[in-house]
Amino acid sequence: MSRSRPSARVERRHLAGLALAVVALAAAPFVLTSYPLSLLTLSLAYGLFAFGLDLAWGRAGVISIGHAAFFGVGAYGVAIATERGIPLALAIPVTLLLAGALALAIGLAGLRRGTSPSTMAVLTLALTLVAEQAARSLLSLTNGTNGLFVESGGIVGTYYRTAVVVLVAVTVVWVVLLRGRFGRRLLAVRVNEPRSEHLGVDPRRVKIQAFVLSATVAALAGVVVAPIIGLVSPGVAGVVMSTQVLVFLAVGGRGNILGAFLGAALVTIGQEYLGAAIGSWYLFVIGVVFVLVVRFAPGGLVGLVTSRLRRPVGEEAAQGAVIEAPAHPAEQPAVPAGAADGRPAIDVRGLVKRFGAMSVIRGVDLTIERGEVVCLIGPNGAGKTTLLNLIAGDLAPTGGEIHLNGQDVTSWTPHHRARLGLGRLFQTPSVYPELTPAQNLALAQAEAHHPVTLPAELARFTDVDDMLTSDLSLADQRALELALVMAWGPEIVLLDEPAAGLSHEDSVRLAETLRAINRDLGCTLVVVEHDMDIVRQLGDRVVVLADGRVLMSGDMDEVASHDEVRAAYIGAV
Ligand SMILES: Nc1ncnc2c1ncn2[C@@H]1O[C@H](COP(=O)(O)OP(=O)(O)OP(=O)(O)O)[C@@H](O)[C@H]1O
Repeated sequence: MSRSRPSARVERRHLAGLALAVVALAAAPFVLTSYPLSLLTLSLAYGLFAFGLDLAWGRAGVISIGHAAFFGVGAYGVAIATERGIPLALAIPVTLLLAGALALAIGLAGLRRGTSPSTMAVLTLALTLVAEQAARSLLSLTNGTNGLFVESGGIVGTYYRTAVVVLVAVTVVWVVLLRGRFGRRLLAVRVNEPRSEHLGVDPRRVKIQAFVLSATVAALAGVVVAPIIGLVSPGVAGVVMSTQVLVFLAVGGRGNILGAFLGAALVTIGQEYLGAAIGSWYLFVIGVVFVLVVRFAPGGLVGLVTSRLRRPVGEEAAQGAVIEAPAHPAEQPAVPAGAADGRPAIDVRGLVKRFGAMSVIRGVDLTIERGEVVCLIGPNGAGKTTLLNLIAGDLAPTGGEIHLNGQDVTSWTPHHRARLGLGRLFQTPSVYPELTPAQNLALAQAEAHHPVTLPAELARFTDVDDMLTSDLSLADQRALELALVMAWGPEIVLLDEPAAGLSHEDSVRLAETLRAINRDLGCTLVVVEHDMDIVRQLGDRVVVLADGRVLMSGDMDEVASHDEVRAAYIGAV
């Protein structure tokens, strides 16, 4: 079943593509006359700009509709330095740092937890408007609307070579980053942010890093473009340029280097030739092309071509990231570290959750010892999922405290809680659907809290890399979700109706696997479950939740014979 891993194939293909592109670029000055070569030079600079935007939009899903502000910082940096005789060796790093710092400030403000994705769109739009206006108004620095001239002699030789060298250097740095932890996390967050967060990855941090990198590359493109265009004027940082780069990327295709450069080259060269023929109607043509691409080819031209070619599974989503499990998984200790110190795994005190006027959790006190298997039962709407969400950090409580392993985590984010060893399974399996099962496991293992040897029932996914996870049956997706959470090595696992939708045989097998996980790996399990056969098979202790309160706690027989439970839960027990 297992051939070479998709990520390894992607890597080989990328290296071959890179080598081919370098040869083609090296040959260009010998086969092209000066005008096409200068157009190619401009296309490379714009392609670099589009690639910069792709790092935010295509790779991290962070939309920026004002990226020309960063491009403008680069272009004006070179223009002002040239005007004032400041050495470029000093001006360029300062310019890139400035763009990075600006992006960091925008990212910190716009990617705060709980803010909507449109916040970044609004902030970046404001930034490009301010940048363009600043370039118009700061006459002593920018020469206003007249702009600044940059020495552009020798464009055909010098600037083409400069553009190619910068381009190759950026690509090499990018490939190195993509092969490492950053590339893997970027992929994980893009494909399934909540799952990644529950594997301890901080999505906000990853997105801010991508945005800063993206702005720095855009500024570098501005540095490269300044001598090519010769005149740096306010439009270079403005809203039209910001829109143009969005068009480059939409036309070429997001999520791969080729798309950015192809889009930039097609639009730039088209503008040059078509613009000469039809004048400003060219903008109308661009607008129509943009709408058509967004409507009929959301993956751009590269996406259109690759969707027609049958590509090995997992490659599209992996986008060159190397997803491999660590080579030397250590054995999981039978009892997790720190288990003997006597602190409960979970300690919830006076927990309250209200949604508006509706009280869903009304003062829950619950202590779960390490190594326990606790089944949480109760009628529909009792607040079981809400309680798991509160413990996992997916919801903030209205009142009360939550302690994990003795630590007060009430105000902690899900990824901070995950790092204490808290694993989470959802009612609908939360996996990486665009990746293969083997890649899913490898992603989890690479983030491992404790490296684990998986039970055979779960280890069967390790070699499944010839199909996408989205093609697995529901039972297998549930098993894979459990496998990936367990491969990550949690100490405490919250499971929300893990047997829902499974056949009786699959449910019994699941209960046996959970028992084995508890026995062999020492994991504490908290299981919300409606299937009373599974509850009987699983639970050391059953906790009954009704109307947002703990009604009682005990073994299954005690709970089943309790009158209040029967009243709250008629017929189910
Ligand atoms: N984000 C939310 N906003 C508003 N109300 C919510 C929200 N989440 C849950 N609720 C409400 O809280 C109540 C408890 O929901 P919850 O999903 O926790 O119950 P449950 O015990 O898990 O039920 P079930 O067994 O049906 O899954 C329900 O009335 C639900 O509509």
